[in-house]
Amino acid sequence: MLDGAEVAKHSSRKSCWIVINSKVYDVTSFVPEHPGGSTILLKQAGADASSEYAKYHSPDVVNDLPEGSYLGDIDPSTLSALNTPKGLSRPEVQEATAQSSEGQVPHVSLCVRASDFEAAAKATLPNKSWIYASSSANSGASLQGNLDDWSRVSFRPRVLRNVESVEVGTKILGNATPLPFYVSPMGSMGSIHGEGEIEMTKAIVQTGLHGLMSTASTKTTEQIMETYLAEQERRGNGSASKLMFQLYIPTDRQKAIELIRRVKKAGFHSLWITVDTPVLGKRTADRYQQAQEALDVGLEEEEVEPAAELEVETQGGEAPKVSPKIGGRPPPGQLSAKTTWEDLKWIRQEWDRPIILKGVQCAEDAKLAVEYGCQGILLSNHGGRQMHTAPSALMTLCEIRTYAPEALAKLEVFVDGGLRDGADVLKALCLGATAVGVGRPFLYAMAAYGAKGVERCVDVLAEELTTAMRLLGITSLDQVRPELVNARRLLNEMWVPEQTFVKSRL
Ligand code: HEM
Ligand SMILES: Cc1cc2nc3c(=O)[nH]c(=O)nc-3n(C[C@H](O)[C@H](O)[C@H](O)COP(=O)(O)O)c2cc1C
Repeated sequence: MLDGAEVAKHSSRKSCWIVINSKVYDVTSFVPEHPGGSTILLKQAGADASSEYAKYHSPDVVNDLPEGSYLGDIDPSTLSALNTPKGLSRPEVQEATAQSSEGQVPHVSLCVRASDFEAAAKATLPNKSWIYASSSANSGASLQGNLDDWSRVSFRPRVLRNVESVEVGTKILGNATPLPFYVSPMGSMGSIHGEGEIEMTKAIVQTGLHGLMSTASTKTTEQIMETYLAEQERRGNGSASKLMFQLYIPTDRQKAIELIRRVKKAGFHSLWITVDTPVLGKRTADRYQQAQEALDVGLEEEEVEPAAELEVETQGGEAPKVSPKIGGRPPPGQLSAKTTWEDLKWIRQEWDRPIILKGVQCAEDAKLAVEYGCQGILLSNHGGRQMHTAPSALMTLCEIRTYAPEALAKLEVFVDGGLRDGADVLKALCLGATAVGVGRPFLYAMAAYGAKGVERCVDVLAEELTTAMRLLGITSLDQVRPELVNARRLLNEMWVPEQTFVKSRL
């Protein structure tokens, strides 16, 4: 047992101990490596970091610390001798990071469009959590492109058809779903809602939608599945929803295999491997926030030496010696910059259920997904959080329709990014998509109103979808077809092989 007073002495960059869930860890060597930045750890030096940690990580993430980091358990009678996390004693800092200044949360009935949940979340969330959820890469161009491109496809409605009753159900990977959209995976939900993934899982079962759970969840795989099963049972196992798992492939092969086995044992239905994240994108708003937070508590982040950035390339993705905060490099242990198509072979040996690649952004990779025996691809730029000026999912869908149409026949093709109107779902379906993933609107709805908010957001999107089907002149999703939309504006901007000097695999 370690004494709180002893732990409190280790409160600097030179020697940094923290307490997580009653266990004491020496994180000195890990501080400059921490992908969430060193400040957040240094603020907790010599203190109990459990509640802050729970906002971002599941209980088992501490196991990724270097061997020997665990020093022992804290003597519970000495907890009061621990340090107070830095910054918390200063009321102005607390205020700045605790609550945004946007004001009152509107009544949920005032959320009549999916985008209305954004303002509600901003009014609810601590500023730091708001930044985490809303931020995007670099200038924000990818995020904006996602939002804009939905409006750049228009409908070609057919009139004078009997559209009195419409059927919006379809299938995703062979499983019935009441609506052609699902909940996208989002990490660190604990920073958005006290019960994070638990609340989202309840909403998923309640609405009958399928939902993806992130590797970077703040609850363990098993906790999430237990919630799902309990909620299903409570509802007489009548919900169509299935839980699917989003995989960030851990760097360490053995750890990756163990994770996949756990996910399989827990009973997740399919594996959605995120392939657009060899390194984390540059999340600009997070960077400003981290820098400001560091300055506020007098813990200036160390400068990044240019050589350190170079090392990322020369070492083929190994973490550089000097940490450039979050972004631009593979977080040790969690993401691998070395993963290739060949890795799908050993993953396939471990996983005999559907595999979907999340983050495909061009026709060549859609073709490769077919070659490598995947069941589906998710056209996505990670909600604009990874590549700067990445193509929107709709743009990639048009490209695949044009240059790799066989992929559309052989794979289930999903799209996500910027969907804020149920009517727009129809456009993706007309162009050949199976279903659409929805991220931030559900996260924002949960932030402001919990599971009830997510249900409301689903209702909002469903109402727009059914209305649009009637106005388009169709009564079931079997009737979607390309002639019902005009995608000319996207096609005009589409990449064309002859215009480039690239000898591609197409
Ligand atoms: C001590 C063991 C810890 C390990 C092994 C660890 C590991 C990681 C990793 C791998 C990431 C990047 C991937 C991700 O977003 O999940 C990350 C991000 C982050 N971590 Fe930690 N962490 C630890 C402790 C903490 C603690 C104590 C806190 C809070 C006090 C914290 C706060 C954060 C934050 C805010 C991010 C950024 C999340 C984002 O923007 O995506 N971490 N950490
Ligand atoms: C706060 C947040 C966290 C996310 N975390 C993950 C993640 O852990 N894994 C992943 O594959 N995608 C993650 N994404 C990307 C989403 O799965 C999805 O691709 C994106 O949010 C869709 O765009 P939208 O938010 O505009 O709907 C995250 C997105 C957000 C907004």
